[in-house]
Amino acid sequence: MRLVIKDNSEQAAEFISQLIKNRILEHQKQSSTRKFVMGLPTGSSPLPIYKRLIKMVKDGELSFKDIVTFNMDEYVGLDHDHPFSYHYFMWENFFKHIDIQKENVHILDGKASDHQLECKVYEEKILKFGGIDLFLGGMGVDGHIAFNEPGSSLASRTRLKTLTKDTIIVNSRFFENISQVPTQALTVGVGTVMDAREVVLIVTGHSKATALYKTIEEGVSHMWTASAIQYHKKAIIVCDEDATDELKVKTVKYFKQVEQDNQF
Ligand SMILES: N[C@@H]1[C@@H](O)[C@H](O)[C@@H](COP(=O)(O)O)O[C@@H]1O
Repeated sequence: MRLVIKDNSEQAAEFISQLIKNRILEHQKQSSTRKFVMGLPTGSSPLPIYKRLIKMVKDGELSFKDIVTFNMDEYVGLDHDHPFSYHYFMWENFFKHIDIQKENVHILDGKASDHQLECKVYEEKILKFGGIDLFLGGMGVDGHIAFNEPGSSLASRTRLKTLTKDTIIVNSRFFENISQVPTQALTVGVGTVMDAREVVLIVTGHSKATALYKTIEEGVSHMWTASAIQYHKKAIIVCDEDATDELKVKTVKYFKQVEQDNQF
């Protein structure tokens, strides 16, 4: 696993947006008939990445015309145009500003009458597109990835999850009051993320320091589901200095040295 430590969240976002651009351009150069498939997160951490990708598209450096996306999760019970739904978040903050084709955007339907079927079909669609090339993710303060709350199976697939009290409290900042926060979500599983060819996580801010420490310096645990990426063949965590607050000094020094030795 690579740990890339940047001075601040903007630099972390810059690193990831360049990496995404490079991966897309490399894929296009290979003139593969298969479309590049991305997994995408919501949350505040990826916003500066989306801002940069939008600029790249506007500047003609990048196109999403042939890119397929699958979002990580969606709240149960919210309409697509509900201002707190992840559908709304993604269209407002990213999709409506780029040249992506609507039919290439996939987001779980939190209003589906049959959750199990919705999740099964989602997994099938990912397979139909040849799997996910790059799964971009964030991390919850409790180390969750997507909405895989502590205690989730590390082999889990897309399914319905009940949110923890911690997540409801943390995510209530996006709602007018805590009673509006849905208590359940549809989410890709840890196994779904792990199947991606590459996983890139953005982890910024002091509030993520314990989660980052558990993910990197402690063992793989279903209580910190992001720690499953220790088993991934090609995973990169990009963080800022604040998120390293709970890491050992020698861990930070080591990963910085690794990046210095491998300037690529
Ligand atoms: N389901 C999302 C996660 O995918 C996201 O990683 C997390 C962190 O969000 P933020 O980046 O705002 O801290 O929030 C939610 O719980």
